[in-house]
Amino acid sequence: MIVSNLPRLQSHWLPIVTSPLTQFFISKTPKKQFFINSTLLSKPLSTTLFTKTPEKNSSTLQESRNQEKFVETPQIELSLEKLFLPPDTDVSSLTTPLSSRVLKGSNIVLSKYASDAQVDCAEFIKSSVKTEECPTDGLPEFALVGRSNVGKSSLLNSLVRRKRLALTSKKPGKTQCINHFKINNNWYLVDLPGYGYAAAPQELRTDWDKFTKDYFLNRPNLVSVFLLIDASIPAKTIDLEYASWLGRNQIPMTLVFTKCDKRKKKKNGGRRPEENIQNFQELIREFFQTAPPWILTSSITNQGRDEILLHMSQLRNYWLKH
Ligand SMILES: Nc1nc2c(ncn2[C@@H]2O[C@H](COP(=O)(O)OP(=O)(O)OP(=O)(O)O)[C@@H](O)[C@H]2O)c(=O)[nH]1
Ligand SMILES: [Mg+2]
Repeated sequence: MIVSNLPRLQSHWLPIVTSPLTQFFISKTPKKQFFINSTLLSKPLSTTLFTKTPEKNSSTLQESRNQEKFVETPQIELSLEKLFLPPDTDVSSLTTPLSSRVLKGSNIVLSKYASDAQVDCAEFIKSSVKTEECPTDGLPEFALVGRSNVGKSSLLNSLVRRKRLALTSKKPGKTQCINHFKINNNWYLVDLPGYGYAAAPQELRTDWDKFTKDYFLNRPNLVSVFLLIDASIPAKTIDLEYASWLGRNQIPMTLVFTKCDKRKKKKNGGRRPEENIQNFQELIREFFQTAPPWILTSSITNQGRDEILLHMSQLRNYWLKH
């Protein structure tokens, strides 16, 4: 891979993978405990993951309104090493406590680069089957990737507050191309075909690998990949492999846990979403040196929507300025 093709912010915050999935040998540093809302400590993480997110009916996301989210930050006990500090975030110089800057339902600290997070307009631009066919205007973009049926197109619709901008389906394999959607005329959301669709013919699966991986490796304006993981089912090896592949290839990644609204035990192989999420994090920890950013979402309740947009805005603004 050509290093100069990578987004410039990567060296500051990239999760580093040190080994393939099968070999785990991270030496862990002693835990430095950090408490969110330090007056109310020690509630286990699992009890706070699903604190109800109030539905917002306005599409405006002013910086002043962002404070609203912090007031409701649940009492989560997290070690500093598990937080994601965006590039250029000097913890010692923050004017507000670090604890009040963690986005709800995530490990993501909000930086000074977070602004312009609202979506005013969104339009489909084009479908491409090769990286070379993708738009050439160089605007920053974020790619949604994950297993077939994990909810990529639904999340895109939730982010832009449209029901059918990206086409969704109960049947896996709906999205087949690299689909570019322009947001506010100045950045892109990219909907990708899913991987791991067992019923797809082998040649199609190989093609997926070829053309999406080529896109990840050769798209200089790709600010970050958002890897979607279904929180309603136990961790899948293929998802761990993709997280590992992205890390090994130094492609910036945010983990997005989807379908957090699905609570029925019997449908989840006996596990609740919070258990699946914690389990996935444990497995991820084995091969990442620093915690990748993660966030909980539901396209049904729109949980995590505003938070993802804020996170995207801080990554985008940093990328534009460096
Ligand atoms: N309960 C629940 N269902 C969801 C959520 N997100 C998506 N779904 C459902 O999951 C199914 C697949 O959603 P899509 O958005 O088409 O999934 P996709 O990842 O784009 O799938 P492919 O294009 O086939 O790769 C649809 O039936 C959605 O309604 C969610 O957050 N909660
Ligand atoms: Mg899709």
